[in-house]
This record gives sequence, C-alpha cells and structure tokens, in this order.
Amino acid sequence: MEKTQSVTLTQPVISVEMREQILGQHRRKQIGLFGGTFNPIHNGHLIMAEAAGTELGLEKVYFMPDNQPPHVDTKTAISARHRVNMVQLAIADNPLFGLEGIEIRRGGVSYTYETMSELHRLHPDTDYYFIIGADMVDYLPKWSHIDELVKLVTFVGVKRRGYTPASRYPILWVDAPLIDISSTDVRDRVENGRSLKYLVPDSVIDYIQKEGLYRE
Ligand SMILES: Nc1ncnc2c1ncn2[C@@H]1O[C@H](COP(=O)(O)OP(=O)(O)OP(=O)(O)O)[C@@H](O)[C@H]1O
Ligand SMILES: O=C(O)c1ccc[n+]([C@@H]2O[C@H](COP(=O)([O-])O)[C@@H](O)[C@H]2O)c1
Repeated sequence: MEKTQSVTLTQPVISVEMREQILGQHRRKQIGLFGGTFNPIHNGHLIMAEAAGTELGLEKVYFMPDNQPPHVDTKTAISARHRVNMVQLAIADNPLFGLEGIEIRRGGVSYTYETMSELHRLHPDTDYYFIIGADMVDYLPKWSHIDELVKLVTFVGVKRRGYTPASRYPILWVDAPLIDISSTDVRDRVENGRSLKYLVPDSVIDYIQKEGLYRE
C-alpha cells in the first residue's frame, strides 16, 4: 500500500510590530558628516572623506563647514561664503559628497552637540557618522556635552597609518593614506607665492587666485 505523507505548512509567526522594526532598521540611512573650518578645503580632506565613505559603505558624506569653531581660534578664518564656495567647487565631481550648511545657517559658535540634536530632530530615520582626523581624537573629552554627543553620533576616526590613539570614547577607525597637508600650510603657501598644485583641487586654486584670498 502506498504511504501518504502529511506535510504541515506553518505560517511564519511575526507580529506587525516586529516586521516594522526589521524593515525600519533596513530603512535607516547611513550618513557621514565631515565637520571642519575648511579654510580652505584641501586634498587631505577629500581623501579622508572618500576613505570613510567607501570603507563604511555610507550613502552620502556631507561636508559641514562650521560657522565659528568652538575651541580658541588662532586661524583667522575667511568669510563663510568663501569657505562654502570652495567646498562646493571641490566636491562637485563626486556623487558620494554633499554640502550640509546647517551650522552656517545657525550662526554663532558651532557646537557639534547642538548641530547633532537639531539634525536628529529633523531626520530621526538617519544614523550619523561624524568623521574626524586622528589628531582630534585626543581633544574629544573637551567637546561640549561629549557624553550626550556620543549617543547621537558614531565618531569615525581617520587614522594615520599604524597609529591608533587610545580614547575613552567609542571610535570607529578607518585607515587612509597619510596625507601631510593642512589648511595652515595652504594659507602659508599662498602668502609666500608657492605652488598649491596637487595639494588643493584646481578649481579651488583658481577661486583663491580670482578672489585674492590669503595674500597676507
Ligand atoms: N591631512 C590631514 N589628515 C588627516 N586629517 C586631517 C588632515 N587635514 C585635516 N584633517 C582633519 O579634518 C578635520 C577638519 O579640519 P580643518 O578644516 O580644521 O583643516 P586643517 O587642515 O586641520 O586646518 P588648520 O591647518 O587651519 O588647523 C579635522 O578633524 C582634522 O583633524
Ligand atoms: O562641539 C565641540 O565642542 C567641538 C570642539 C571642537 C571641534 N568641533 C568640531 O569638529 C570639527 C573640526 O573642527 P576644526 O576646528 O578642526 O575645523 C568642526 O565641525 C567643529 O565644529 C566641535
């Protein structure tokens, strides 16, 4: 006699809430923010942002020029308008990059905690990754509301090869080539009539010349 097999089809048991939670996690945007004075932006910044964005698989990396950096400032920053224009020229050819103007619009001193609180209110569906150079990691304990801030962002430290500074705060480390360029050096070069070629994008070199920036 032929045996009959009984197969019980069971429905997957998943509540509406669980389904929403799972889908919600996948829907969350993963966005990089790269805060800086960008006075001016240089190729070191661009290489860092590209490394962080691609290594972590971020959807977008937004360059976020500060209006006024929070720590005591010895670098005489030029107007926000020029700094923003140069960032826009530098990032124009890379679809991964964008500009976040929230700190310029807010004015005053650009405390990252204030910015992140505001961005979280505006975009509750987004996870933010805040990109900083390895040299900034040592200063994190001095940042305003740092214990609350680490709950709002994941800090991404771009490390100089072989060197990972210790920190009491959680840092996601990304490796990038060591590029010894600083905005200070770029400004000094302009003042002394030295070449900026390969240190700063050509479009930004043209802008600096056309607008007569950093001549003294
Ligand atoms: N060449 C570089 N390599 C790694 N990190 C960098 C480099 N240049 C800048 N950074 C990081 O970029 C961020 C923004 O820096 P910022 O706009 O102040 O530029 P900067 O070159 O450090 O300027 P300045 O020389 O005027 O202090 C900071 O987190 C800083 O640590
Ligand atoms: O919020 C703070 O206390 C704080 C202290 C130091 C630096 N930051 C932020 O770190 C970023 C890099 O700073 P800077 O001065 O190197 O251009 C920039 O977005 C600053 O607003 C923020």
